[in-house]
Amino acid sequence: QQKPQVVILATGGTIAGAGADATNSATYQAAKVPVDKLIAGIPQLNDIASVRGEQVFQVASESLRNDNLLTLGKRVSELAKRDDVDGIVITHGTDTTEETAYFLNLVVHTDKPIVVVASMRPGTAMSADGTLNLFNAVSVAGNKESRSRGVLVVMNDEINSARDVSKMINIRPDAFKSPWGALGMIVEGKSYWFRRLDKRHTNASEFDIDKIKSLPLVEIAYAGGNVNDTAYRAFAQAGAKAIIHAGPGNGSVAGPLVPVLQDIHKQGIQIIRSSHVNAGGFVLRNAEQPDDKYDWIVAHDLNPQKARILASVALATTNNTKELQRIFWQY
Ligand SMILES: NC(=O)C[C@H](N)C(=O)O
Repeated sequence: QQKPQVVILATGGTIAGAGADATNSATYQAAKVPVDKLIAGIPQLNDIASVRGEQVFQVASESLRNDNLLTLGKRVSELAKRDDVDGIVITHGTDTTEETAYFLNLVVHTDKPIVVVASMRPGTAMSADGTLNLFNAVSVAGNKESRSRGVLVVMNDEINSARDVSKMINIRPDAFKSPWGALGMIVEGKSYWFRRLDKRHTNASEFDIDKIKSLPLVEIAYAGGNVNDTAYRAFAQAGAKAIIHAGPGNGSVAGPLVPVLQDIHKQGIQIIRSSHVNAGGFVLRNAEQPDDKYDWIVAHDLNPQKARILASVALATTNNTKELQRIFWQY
């Protein structure tokens, strides 16, 4: 039986990081180790797949830009169309894994497994998590059972949906959680599946990376107590096409901010109410604020950073508020 052919696209992050000493689990430089060295470090990959690597970027993921997303998405799409590719793994920094993975989930049309993988500790550290995470990611990507489940994030033995998963803590290897639970587990190279994503993705998506030329500017304004209008006005001034209001609770908007957001929306800028609550926000339409009356959008259960990704992708095709709200319910 032929081994599955898996391409590893490397983008940097801690999984390619190196520290001065084995005790440096949190102090190190990200994006140092090239993909060929990562692959050579895990000879067991050859037992489960025929693997080849490509260095797409070498950056810490907090520095990734929209242009990087487009470059990566287009490369993933090209590879997914090839007969000699069964699955794709993307090594990534954890800081924006949830954004890149969700972006790919929205725009790449394929049923082949696309798996994003990262690590919390550099490869030089004691109890480094990158090698096992990468071995697991290749196992999942080479497995036919992983098809048609949308883009996956494999970390710490869990298989999560790119749509739901988020970095919940920044110091432990169990950093990634989905508010609605993992899709499955991966143990010693074997996958155990529990559920499927019910939202639209990949082949069922109306968005197509092959047709997207650029992503419009979408900004996130964080609202805690004592919030004022400075950031909102500055984003509007800078040409944002939408502002994600990262509000407390139900994406709540402080009283003095309501006329400011109304005014900004009158300038043609979409207002999208999201929530910054930690364990998964869930913003209800017309609760706390009359969204129908103000023509605002709610981000459903998407956190502000994921809402930015969906808004950018959606605004590349429509600026109709009702259409945008439909998109936020469906994806
Ligand atoms: N654990 C990590 O990968 C963090 C790193 N700052 C990154 O996102 O690239």
